[in-house]
Amino acid sequence: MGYVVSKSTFCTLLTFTLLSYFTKVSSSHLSLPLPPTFSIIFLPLIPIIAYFFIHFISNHSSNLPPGPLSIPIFGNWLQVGNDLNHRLLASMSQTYGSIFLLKLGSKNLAVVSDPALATQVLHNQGIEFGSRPRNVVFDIFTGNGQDMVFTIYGDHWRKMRRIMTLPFFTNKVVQHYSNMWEEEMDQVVHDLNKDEGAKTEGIVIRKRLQLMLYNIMYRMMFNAKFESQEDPLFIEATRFNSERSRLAQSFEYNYGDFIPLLRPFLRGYLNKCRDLQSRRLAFFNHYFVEQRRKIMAANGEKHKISCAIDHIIDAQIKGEISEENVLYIVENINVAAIETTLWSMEWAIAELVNHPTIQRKIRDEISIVHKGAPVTESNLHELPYLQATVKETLRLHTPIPLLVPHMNLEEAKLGGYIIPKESKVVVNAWWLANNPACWKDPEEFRPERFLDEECGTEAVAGGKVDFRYLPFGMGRRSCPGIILALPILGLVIAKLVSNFEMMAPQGVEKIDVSEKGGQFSLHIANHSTVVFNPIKA
Ligand code: HEM
Repeated sequence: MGYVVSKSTFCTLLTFTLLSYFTKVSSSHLSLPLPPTFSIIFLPLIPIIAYFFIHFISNHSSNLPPGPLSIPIFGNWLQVGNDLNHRLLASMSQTYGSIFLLKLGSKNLAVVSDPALATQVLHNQGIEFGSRPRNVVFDIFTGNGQDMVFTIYGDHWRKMRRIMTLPFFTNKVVQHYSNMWEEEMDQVVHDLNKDEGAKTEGIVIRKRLQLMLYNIMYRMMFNAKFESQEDPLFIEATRFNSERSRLAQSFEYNYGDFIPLLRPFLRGYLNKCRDLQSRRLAFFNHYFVEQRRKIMAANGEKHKISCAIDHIIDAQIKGEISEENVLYIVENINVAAIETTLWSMEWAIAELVNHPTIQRKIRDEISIVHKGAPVTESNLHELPYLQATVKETLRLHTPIPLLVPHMNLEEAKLGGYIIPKESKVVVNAWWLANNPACWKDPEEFRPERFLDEECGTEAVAGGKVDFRYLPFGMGRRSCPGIILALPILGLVIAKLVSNFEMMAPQGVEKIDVSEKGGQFSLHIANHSTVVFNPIKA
């Protein structure tokens, strides 16, 4: 703030100096040969020229990262627009370099676009850049940081992450639940086999996979499941979550977030968010959390812990977290776990339909390695081509292309530049994984690249980290759900490919894989209709 005030004061002083100089010059008898129109045209421009001059000088002297010149109040917002997606930011990095700074109204956005700087943000300087930026809408959806995903780096985050790890993010959890996952997936295969439409004109597979993923996550969380896509509770849960995503991901509220003066105009939008959030949390509480509390209470002091939320409630009973924190953990899992994994499945299926040879290779690998035995979580590691297909999907179609934004609570240094305190810092993970300078033919869907060319490219390979490939982030704020998401994705693809030949509907040459993004997300623009042709045993 001090920097902004001194800059504008300096700017005003310079303007007055220039103005008085020109006034003196034009009124003196020794006047310079200035045409009379000069003062009419030039004088009003002086403040603007002075501003840009000062801006240029001060940016250089304070060593901020490069970036386009910004104007007062709006910063660069009018130039760059609302939709600062991964592709636009990647193209700007070609002009301004691997770190650049945008001013969005009163806020700073630092964009990092190369692996070495990503290492700094996520790993070496992981503590400095380990917070999350606040924003008017997320403040509502997180109860001002009572959750884990969007809270600042500190004691609250550490406690929440520790409490969530035991019931959600360990190998033991994976082993405990993998049979249940497979049961839910086998049910999908069974339903597709029964569905005549799926074999002829095809179906929008997202809907069935959505039910499967909700059931996987709700069985892990609450020991509860939805009966069908028509189950009223399922309809309500998906409606609440998609409305929450729509409101949080929209670019509509940027103006009020960037320019505090305009915030009063956002009142209607924020009230809509508040209303949705209170009804949504009440829904989670009434139908799911309270049910578990009753079961636990009925079992007395020595209650048996039989699902994830029981662990979380137990931590609350011990006084480690509040009742609100319990609900925000449920909210975080609904947001972070389900849609991200679902988008990845949709992309994988669409790419497999468009690449029948890759489908065949996966099928062959499974039958050669497992010789008719089923693919299970415990033997997935014997299928490298299948795993490479999952990785390739997340490389080409990174579901959270800019990661969840990071933030530095205090002024920090990065790549030799100063990052002002409380800047939003995004790592363009999509560009790291799709930059032609780092990857051969990055626009091609080619799982082989993970086996042949870039041998050893792993999100985490024996402690070796490749910072070109970060679909789950890296370091302290990286995605703990990777331990669930990768096997779930591998198993679903294995089951679908070994039971069906997945094809585009008749008359459609290729499935449309165009993308649609939001503030954070990247998903397929049109949910694919796919024909599931059963493979005869
Ligand atoms: C394909 C599926 C998924 C993808 C691509 C994905 C990606 C990500 C990314 C990019 C981040 C932010 C990393 C950063 O800020 O540096 C993140 C954070 C997170 N993810 Fe995931 N995720 C997936 C699935 C899941 C699942 C299944 C769960 C839980 C069951 C989960 C829980 C979380 C949580 C709790 C965080 C916040 C971590 C923190 O702030 O400390 N994610 N995820």
